[in-house]
Amino acid sequence: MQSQYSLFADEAVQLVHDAEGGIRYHPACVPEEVVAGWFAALLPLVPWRSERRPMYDRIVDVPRLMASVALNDPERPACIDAALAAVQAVAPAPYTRAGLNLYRDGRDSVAMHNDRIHDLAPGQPIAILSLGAARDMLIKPKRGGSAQRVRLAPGSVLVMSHAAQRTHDHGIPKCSAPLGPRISLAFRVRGFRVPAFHRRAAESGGRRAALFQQADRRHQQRAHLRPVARIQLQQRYAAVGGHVGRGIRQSS
Ligand SMILES: O=C(O)CCC(=O)C(=O)O
Ligand SMILES: [Fe+2]
Repeated sequence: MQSQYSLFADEAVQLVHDAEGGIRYHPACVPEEVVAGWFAALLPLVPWRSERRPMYDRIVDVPRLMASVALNDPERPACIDAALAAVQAVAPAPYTRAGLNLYRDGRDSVAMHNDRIHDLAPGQPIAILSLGAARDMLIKPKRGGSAQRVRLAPGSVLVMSHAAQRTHDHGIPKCSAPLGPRISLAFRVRGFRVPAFHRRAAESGGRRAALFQQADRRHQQRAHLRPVARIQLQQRYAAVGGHVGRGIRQSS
């Protein structure tokens, strides 16, 4: 069945090429007055949370508010389903979660990063629907070279491949001009890569399957604890005058 939103889908702009669809921008997937309604509904409804992250030897506020909605949560706002339908029209995938970002004004941002892919299903896209004020996104090859700048208009969908997370960074830079708030809805397919050993164990049934489930649960727990563990690691390295990785990755 054709989605009502595919009627609005404009010509896509291909920004990055790869075997999984690269990175492409669909400028007008949902009419502006419709996304304005979704924005007004989500802003007061969503339990926005602020986060703090280690930045070298300091702990700093993440400059935006965040939330996350499971797409099978019976309590999810109705417009999440409508937004999902719009995204499915241009980037069909078995999405499981929407990550929400609220940029309160031009001072809010997200640093250049790639989305963490360890718990995203390989080969599946990440699709970002924009509501509210238009913001620029920078997309930069990891191997070096200049960044592309794309303005994410309200009602647009930016689709990034899983593969592109290994080759490119993206971010929303701060903007000095006075700007209203923006919400982005990032639809993702969570489902971590099952190591072959565990897959075989699960398929074999019985005791080995139980072991697999145990390993799966441990993985989920570790994923939950990871930010805390990382802060501790970062602090330990800071104490000896170094830092972990190259700065902080902010994502998902
Ligand atoms: O707000 C956006 O458009 C980008 C958000 C993003 O990169 C993320 O949530 O990982
Ligand atoms: Fe991201």
